Order: sequence, then structure tokens, then C-alpha cells
Amino acid sequence: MTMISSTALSRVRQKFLADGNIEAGIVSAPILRSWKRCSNVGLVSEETPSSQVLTASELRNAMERDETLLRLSRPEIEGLYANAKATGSIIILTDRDGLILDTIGDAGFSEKAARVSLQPGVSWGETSNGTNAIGTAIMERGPVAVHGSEHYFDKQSILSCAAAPILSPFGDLIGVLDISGHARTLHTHAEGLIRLSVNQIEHRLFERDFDRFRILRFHTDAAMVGTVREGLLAFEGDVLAAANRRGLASLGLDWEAIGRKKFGELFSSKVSPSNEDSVIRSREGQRFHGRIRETGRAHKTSVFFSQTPVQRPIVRSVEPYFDEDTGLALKRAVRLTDGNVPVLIHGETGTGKEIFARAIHGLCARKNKPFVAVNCAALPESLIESELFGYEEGAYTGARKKGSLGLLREAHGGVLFLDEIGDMPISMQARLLRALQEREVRPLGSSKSVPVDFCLLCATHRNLRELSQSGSFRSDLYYRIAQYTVSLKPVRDLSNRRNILDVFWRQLGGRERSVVLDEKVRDSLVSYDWPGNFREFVSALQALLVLAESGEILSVDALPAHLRQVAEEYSENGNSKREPGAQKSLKCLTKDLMQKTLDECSGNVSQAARKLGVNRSTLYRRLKFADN
Ligand SMILES: Nc1ncnc2c1ncn2[C@@H]1O[C@H](COP(=O)(O)OP(=O)(O)OP(=O)(O)O)[C@@H](O)[C@H]1O
Repeated sequence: MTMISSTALSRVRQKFLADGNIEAGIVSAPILRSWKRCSNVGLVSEETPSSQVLTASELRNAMERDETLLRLSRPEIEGLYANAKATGSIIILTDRDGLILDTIGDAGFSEKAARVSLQPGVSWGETSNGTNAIGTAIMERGPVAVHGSEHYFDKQSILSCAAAPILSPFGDLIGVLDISGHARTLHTHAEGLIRLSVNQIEHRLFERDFDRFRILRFHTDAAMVGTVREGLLAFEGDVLAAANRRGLASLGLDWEAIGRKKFGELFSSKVSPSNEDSVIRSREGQRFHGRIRETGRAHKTSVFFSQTPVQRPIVRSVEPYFDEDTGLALKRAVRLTDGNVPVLIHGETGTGKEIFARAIHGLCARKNKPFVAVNCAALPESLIESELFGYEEGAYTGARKKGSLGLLREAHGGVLFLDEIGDMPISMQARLLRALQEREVRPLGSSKSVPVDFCLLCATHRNLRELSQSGSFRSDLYYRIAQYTVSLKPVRDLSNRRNILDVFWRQLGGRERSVVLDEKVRDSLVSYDWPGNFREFVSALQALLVLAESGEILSVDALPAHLRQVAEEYSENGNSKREPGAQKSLKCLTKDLMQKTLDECSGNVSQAARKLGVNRSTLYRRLKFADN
């Protein structure tokens, strides 16, 4: 990245805001993305950001809500204090929405910071305070440093800040740790210090939370096991129940793996419980040093979100839910699979395409044979051929010594599930079609074809018919795989969402723990659009439950910001009992009204906000909400 002066950077930002152009390499990608977001919601860089300060009692409530986060972060915050004093900066802890809960550090800078509202009780989310380390780290879900004029608002260019989000062992963002100082003096190690401290906080959360689980600590370097640099995975029985970032990254996984992956799917060797490290191999063949600790040291308690010793709720998953139409489609799909007719499953992300495919497998005649799932979008183009069709020993440089069967042959006798088939490169489509027609595959580097027998299920979120008409998907392959298409409905189109909510809540353990959702919360949950469909819906319920105390009645305060917003919209409109789907029209209406008012005010957000009788930050929030 080119180093440029603050004034030059300010000019670059102004030019970008005026005409959308920017020279490559001037600012980092996260900053540029943030500038675009801020400009899209109509923030005006010359204005003073609207910073509402919570009253003392509101702030106290917020601090009580996040008491555990505050308590568990305290050692790191205090550890950073000396550093902050020496560099004339302050350490800040915010909640998951960027609301500043606590600051500590240099008194002189604290005063200056307060002049730009960098103080407890003010939210530094991006929609109110523009590009800034706290808000941008939340949006990016990763560490961010924002120096001087990289801030969106001119007035904040006196600041230099570095922040990193704190993630729970389930991958939920629960807070942000930040160091802020004067643009001229903040030293260059700030970012590294914050990351390290966040690592330590997350490590501590893990240690205290998962006492009742089987914990695997591992690292490629034996000396790192037992330090904050280790990978951590918690297993409930055999299933991955929680993890730290390093643990997931070492295995090439993301948070989606929680609640889904089993120990045996991740590692090929076992580790016996002991205090000694042993060597453990991942399924990909990577070698780690690891140590496993079995459950239950009775004297310790788990206290992540509560002061009283409670048993940590276990993250459960839900049974696949199929409405009547989908149930009928499932029966038909099973009959077709038994008759060796391919089935194509279509639906938005998270509507359960893979779940549906697995259900077909579980009910069809091949249920005791393999189910091999291949994500065509995730396979690098250079590897897709060898992964699917296999290769002979020494077929190409980098190939495994013994050769590879390939996924098509691994599915022999069972079911092959090709997910995101619309993303399969066109050259590979021809080979796949040949294999389907001839029912044999020829591994790379081999002159012999091998017979294969599998049933084919494919899934896509794209419109394959259109793709085949426009030539981006082979029409002969399309006709081969799309003889029967099942369309899975998005969650927002399911008519019985209250019922689904109740069923899931019970399955996740809500009833068992006597955690009750109040009516407004239920209204928000059934009325929200759920763009991530079941995946997002189930995760939101899991998070609510994990954060709740047993016996608690959850009100809208327990909801994340975007769902709180839904509740707010509803109560403002005096209709808390809208039918599913009505949210959409409400959103459109609100957006239309906002747009109309903005047009009338020639795009001046402050004027439009006055006219609508809301304050400017509310209007920004709403604009953002309406676009989601
Ligand atoms: N019908 C369902 N009943 C219960 N939970 C579901 C259902 N469908 C999806 N889920 C939840 O959503 C998660 C994602 O499901 P799945 O991977 O099958 O979706 P998908 O449509 O294949 O998504 P993508 O297109 O993004 O790969 C599941 O792990 C599960 O938690």
C-alpha cells in the first residue's frame, strides 16, 4: 500500500465520494468497501456524525447485559493500559453492535476523544459513525485499522484506531476491542497487540465455557500446544460443538462446521485422553500434535454469560423440517432415485438442498451405501477433474503417490450429490455427461475406463434452464440431470412459520431450559425475511438460546440489531401481528417513503430526516435496513 499524507488521503476520499473513482492501491480493500457502504447510506463526510449518548441508566443496563464480556476482557484491557498510557491512547471495549461499554487509558487523549464522542454510551457502528475501526471491524468480521483520513467523517481524521471483533466459541460476534489514539502518535504495533489480546480473551472464554466437553488442543508445532496459539475444538460426544478461529483455520473449516462435523470426518487417527501430546492426522493428511481432555472436572463451572454456576447449554441442531409439499416431493424423489432417475434440487442458499439430498439418500434403497457430496463451486478449477475422476499413480506433479479413486468412484453403489452444479466449469460438464451416459470413468493418466454405478442428485441456487439457454451451461447435461426438479421454498414463503419456530425452539432445548420468547420476539422472528433461510434462522435461535439464562423470558433486547429493528418497525406501525410476508411490503413502503422524501430534499439526508420526523441516524439505519 502506498503511504500518502493525510491531506492527500482526504483529497482522494473526497474525489472518490464525488465521482466514485479511486486509484488502485491507495487504500485497503476493507476501507474502500466501508467508504462505499457509507456513501450508499447517504452519510455526508463534512457533517458531524450524529452521536447519541445513552443516559447513565441505559449505559448501566447495557453494561449489565454484557457483564461477563466486560469481566472476562478485563485482564487484557488492563494489560494494555500501560501501553495505552505510554502512547497517549485509549483502550475501548464495545458490545456486539459497537456501543462503547468501557474505556481506559491516557486521560489527556480521553478528553480529546470525548470531543469526537469516542466515549462510553456512544455507538460507533458504521451507520452512525462512518468508516471507523470499531464499526468497520463489525461489518468485516475481522481486524481493521483506520488511520487519520481513512475515517469517513472529516472530523474523525484526528484519530488512528485498530480494532478486532471478539467471537464466541460458536462464531458469534460478541464485542469489539479497540485501541485509539491521536492520528500522529499511535504506534504501529497497535493492530498486533489488539489481535493478540482478542486471541487471549477468546481463549479464556473457551477455557471457562467448555469444561464439560471433550477438548482437543492441537498445533503443527508441539511447543504451541497449551498456549494461546493452539487450535481448540470442543466435541459433544462425537460432534464438533465449538471451536476457536485457529482450530477451524488449521483444518480449512469455517463456523458452519459447528454442530455438523464429526471427529472422524476431521481426523483419521484417534487421540487417547492423556496429559501427553500425541500425533494426530487430519483427513487431509496434515500432521498435528494434539492433546485431548475428556469431559467434566467437577469443581469448575462454566460462566461465559452468567455469574451463577450453570451448566453450559449445549448447541443442539434441529431435525430436518419439511412442509407438506416438500414431504410429497421427497417421497417422489426417493422413488425416482430408486428408479435411477436424477433429481435436481433448486433453492436459495440455506433452504436445505443438501439436507433434502441426504434425506433422499436416507430413505432410498441405497441408504447403506455411500453418500458422496461434492461442492462444485468450492473445488478449484485446476483440481476438479482429478477430484471427480481420480488419477493413476504419478499422473501429474503433486499427485498423491498411490493415485486417487476420485469422487465418482467413491460414490460407487451409492448416491453422488453434486452441489452448486451450475458452477461446474463447462469443460468438465462434457466429461461428466460422458461418465453419466456411459456409466464409466477414466481416471487421469489411465487408458482404461472403470464402470461406475451411482444415483445422481444435483443442487443449484441458479436458474439452470436460463443458463443453458444462454450457453453457460450445457443444455444436453441440463436435460440429463433436470428430469425432475424439486424447488425448495425460502423460509419467508413458508406459511406456518410460528409452528416451525415452536418446533425448532423445542428441539434446540428452549423448553427444557424454560427459556421463553416473548410475543414481540416471536413476531420479529416469524416476520423477518431470513435471506439466509433455514441456516440463518436456526443459527439465530441457537445464539439466542446459548446467550439466555435458564428460566429467562427473552424480550427484544436479546435480539441482534437487525431483528430488533424489525420489532421496532412493527411496534411503530402499530401492527405486531403481521402475517408472514407482510414485512416485505412494510419494508417497501418504508423505503418508498424514505426515497420519496430524499428526492424531495435533493438527497439531503439531514433535511429528509427532519421532514420525516426521525433523527438522522435513524434514517441512515432504516436506509441500510431497507436495502438488506
Ligand atoms: N429443512 C430444514 N430443516 C431444518 N434445518 C434446515 C433445513 N434446511 C436447512 N436447515 C439448516 O440450514 C443449514 C444449511 O442447510 P443446507 O446446507 O442443506 O442448505 P443449502 O440449501 O444446501 O445451502 P447452500 O446453497 O448455501 O449450500 C443446515 O445445517 C441446517 O442447520
